[in-house]
Amino acid sequence: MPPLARASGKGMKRRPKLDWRFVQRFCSIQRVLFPSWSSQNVLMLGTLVGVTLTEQMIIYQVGVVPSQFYEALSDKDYGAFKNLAGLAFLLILLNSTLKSVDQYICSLMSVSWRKSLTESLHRAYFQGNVYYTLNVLREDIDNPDQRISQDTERLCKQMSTMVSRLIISPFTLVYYTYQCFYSTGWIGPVSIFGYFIVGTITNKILMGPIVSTLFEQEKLEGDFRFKHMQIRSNAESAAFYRAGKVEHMRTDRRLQTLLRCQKSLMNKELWLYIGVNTFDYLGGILSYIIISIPIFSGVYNNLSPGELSALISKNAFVCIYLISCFSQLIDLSTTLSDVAGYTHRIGELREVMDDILRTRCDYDPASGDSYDFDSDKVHSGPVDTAFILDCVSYKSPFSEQLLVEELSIKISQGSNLLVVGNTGTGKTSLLRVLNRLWEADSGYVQMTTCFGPRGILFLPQKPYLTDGTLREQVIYPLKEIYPVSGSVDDERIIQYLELAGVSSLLKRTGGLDEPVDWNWYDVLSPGEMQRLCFARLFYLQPKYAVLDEATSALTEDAEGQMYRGCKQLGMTLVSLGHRKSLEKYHDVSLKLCGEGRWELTKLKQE
Ligand SMILES: Nc1ncnc2c1ncn2[C@@H]1O[C@H](COP(=O)(O)OP(=O)(O)OP(=O)(O)O)[C@@H](O)[C@H]1O
Repeated sequence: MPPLARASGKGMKRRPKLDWRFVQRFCSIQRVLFPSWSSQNVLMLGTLVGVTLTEQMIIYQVGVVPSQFYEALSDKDYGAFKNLAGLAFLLILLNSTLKSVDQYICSLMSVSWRKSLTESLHRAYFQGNVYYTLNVLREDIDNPDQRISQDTERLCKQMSTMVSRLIISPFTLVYYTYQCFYSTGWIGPVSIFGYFIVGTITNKILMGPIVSTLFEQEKLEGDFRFKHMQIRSNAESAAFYRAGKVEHMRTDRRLQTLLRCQKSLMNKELWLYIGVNTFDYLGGILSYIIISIPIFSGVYNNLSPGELSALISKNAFVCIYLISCFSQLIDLSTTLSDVAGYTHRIGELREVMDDILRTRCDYDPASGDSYDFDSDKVHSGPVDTAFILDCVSYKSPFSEQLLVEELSIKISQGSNLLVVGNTGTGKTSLLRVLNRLWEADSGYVQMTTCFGPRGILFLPQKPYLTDGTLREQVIYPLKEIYPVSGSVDDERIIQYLELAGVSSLLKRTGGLDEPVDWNWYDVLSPGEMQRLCFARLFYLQPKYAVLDEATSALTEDAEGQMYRGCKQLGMTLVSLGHRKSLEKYHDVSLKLCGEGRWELTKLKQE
């Protein structure tokens, strides 16, 4: 099934909410961001606490300055007024500097969190064949690429906007509650706490539907982007079909679905915004209502008008600040609903990846990986054998269609195997089973030789070209130049490009290491791509080469040239193909006949 179908897969069975599952997922992400007490993120958080605490102390001083201004102005004390103006200027300068440092640290933390979280997701994604299983075989997760790139970035950004407000809240709440109690008695803190509780409950109710809609919107955003990516990578094929109109319609359809969801999200957010704004403005009035109580009950009757204005100003600041601390927490509900949506998407991805890794029987968490190409681990078993299959049966995923039943075969050095059969009989699937991309339903499969230059190499049906220079194409999937015999020289690469018939690429690229600004898929013909893959094979020189219709775009002559090259280099071949001409390069033929049946015959060499 194509990945696009997966992109809009069945989705979550449970609607993501602000619930216990969210808390669990959030905590597990925090463990990635803060792995130890000495981690860089903890240090940055510590600095942020210091900066915001100092900022709060200065804010308090700035807040009480107006009440001192009232006193100085009503007493017409010019000297006190001058000193106050100087102090106010200094405090404001300090405050704005600290606020900017605070924002700067938050941005740095957001980048640092993104790095930690994305790297951790990458570790799981590229472990074993998780990226394959996730993109091809799992129906329960949409757009893993978007979750790793965009959702992670947004989660980290939103969390960083929350963090400085959250870490300072306990201190400011305790301090201003005390100040409020000192100025207004119990009535002030009790009314403000009551106001906060009502605000929180209301917002929790209004936030409920937003989290799941945001989750849905992100999924549709991924589907829309995927459609554009599909057109980008298949632009030529679509153009040959003159498919502009139909692709336009299909892409627009995805856009409409996305926009509908976005509108529904906005409708739900409207109520939340109304709630948040109402509480913000109510907070402004509440402070005066609180102060009015002792004034009207005659507590301050003995004060002069100047002293009363100074007291009202100071009390108003304390109450307003305490209310604003609570209002800020209520305001955070909009950010929190975003954080919850992204947390669910990333948390779900992490869980599915863990699940894939757990169920992979050849994954060894202690060693990290036993699967990848550059693994040094050589599987135990006879070195002259590549694969042993004993009574192996396999089906295609998501269907009960039996492809092969009880196949027993040993693939040994020097015995070249040709796999033939009608379309869809399971030839490529046999390679998937050999490569452990699919698990066999029953029987025993063993790969007795390692992957890599001295082991086994697969050439898939669709040539895979990476990004990078010509050298990187030839040595792929090696991470760096691999010393086969002493140091690898350019001559070897050039020699194998010639043997594969693509030495002209050297001229086109301007050299082995010249960076190219084109997409290899757009500029090479299918035949050239297949030849380049053979140059890769010649360079890596595995003992066993598994070729899935690797010469389908070449003429019989060119095919012969490639096969002779492989034989010259001592490779044992396992080939899949339809052409009769392939038989002369093989010793045994395995014919897949459909419905599980198969036939093994010896081929006569001319
Ligand atoms: N990822 C997948 N999910 C579900 N079904 C799949 C998947 N990959 C392959 N199949 C199905 O498994 C069956 C065997 O596919 P396979 O690719 O092995 O065929 P094949 O014999 O190699 O055909 P061809 O000669 O066309 O390459 C087909 O019916 C195919 O649709």
